[in-house]
Amino acid sequence: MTNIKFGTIGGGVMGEALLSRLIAQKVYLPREILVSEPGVKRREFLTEKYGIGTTASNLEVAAATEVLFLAIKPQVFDTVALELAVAADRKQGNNGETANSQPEALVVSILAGVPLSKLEPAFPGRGVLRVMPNTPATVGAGMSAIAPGKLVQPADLELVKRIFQAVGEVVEVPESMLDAVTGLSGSGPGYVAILIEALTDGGVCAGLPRAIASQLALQTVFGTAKLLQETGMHPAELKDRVTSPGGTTIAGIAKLESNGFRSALIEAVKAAYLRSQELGK
Ligand SMILES: NC(=O)C1=CN([C@@H]2O[C@H](COP(=O)(O)OP(=O)(O)OC[C@H]3O[C@@H](n4cnc5c(N)ncnc54)[C@H](OP(=O)(O)O)[C@@H]3O)[C@@H](O)[C@H]2O)C=CC1
Ligand SMILES: O=C(O)[C@@H]1CCC=N1
Repeated sequence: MTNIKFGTIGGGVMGEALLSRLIAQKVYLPREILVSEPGVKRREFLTEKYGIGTTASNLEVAAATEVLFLAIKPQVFDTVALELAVAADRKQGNNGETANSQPEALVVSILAGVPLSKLEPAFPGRGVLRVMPNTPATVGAGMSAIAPGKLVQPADLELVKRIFQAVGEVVEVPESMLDAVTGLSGSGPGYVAILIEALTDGGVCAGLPRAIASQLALQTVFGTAKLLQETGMHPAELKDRVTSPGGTTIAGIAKLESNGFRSALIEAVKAAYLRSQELGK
């Protein structure tokens, strides 16, 4: 009997973000985690850092685990699905069992774009969920949106919600919203990181040492998000409160507006949403 509860195909950035937090939160023991990765150096790194099992074989993970996570790039999905299907056919020919994983194993895909209409046929008869998490999951401040497929039972959905609640907030959405979710919260940490970097550069430009500018930028973004989250205040109200008549903030905001700051962010989310749609084709 296997004791693998969290098997992941692809142990890159997001796979590691999830498993590191799930181990830290004691949702899974390291020995309950198995990750397949093509790179030997990457496998050694993951095993040494987290004490988890690693393998070069996707089939080994798929056959061993209770919950199968897909954390490969969308562009690799067809290859991996074919690999699992060929192995399943071969095993079915041999002894009539389903080979591409434990028969009841749930499949959780975090792939951008790839729709349930492609995922479900790759795992016939099995519950498949799509989840779009984000990298702040690493520190328990993630945002994950879950869209369950047709065969997912209520208890399975609860299980997957509990897993992602251990790495941050969770919202359930219809699959039709997942590309938009990807454009906003999936890709969002990239936009916010650039915002923080640019604010820091602005501070340096105005004469601050970089270390101090960096601390100010980071805490200002963090504090503003915390203030809005804890009070429920509308962002426009906070902006109005900071903006003294004829003062500094409105001078800064006027520059942001004349440089298209808002529309740049709106366009960024829209471009990422459209790219997510493309990746699913
Ligand atoms: N990064 C993020 O912020 C988020 C990513 N996602 C989704 O997560 C998925 C993974 O993204 P991310 O972690 O950033 O990407 P990474 O490239 O960091 O991770 C993917 C991993 O899969 C490995 N891999 C490549 N081919 C195979 C294969 N045939 N079998 C098994 N493993 C393979 C890669 O190895 P190698 O590098 O050697 O090719 C790599 O380590 C994507 O589908 C993405 O859409 C979702 C939400 C947020
Ligand atoms: O850039 C990407 O495609 C992935 C999906 C969301 C965040 N990173």
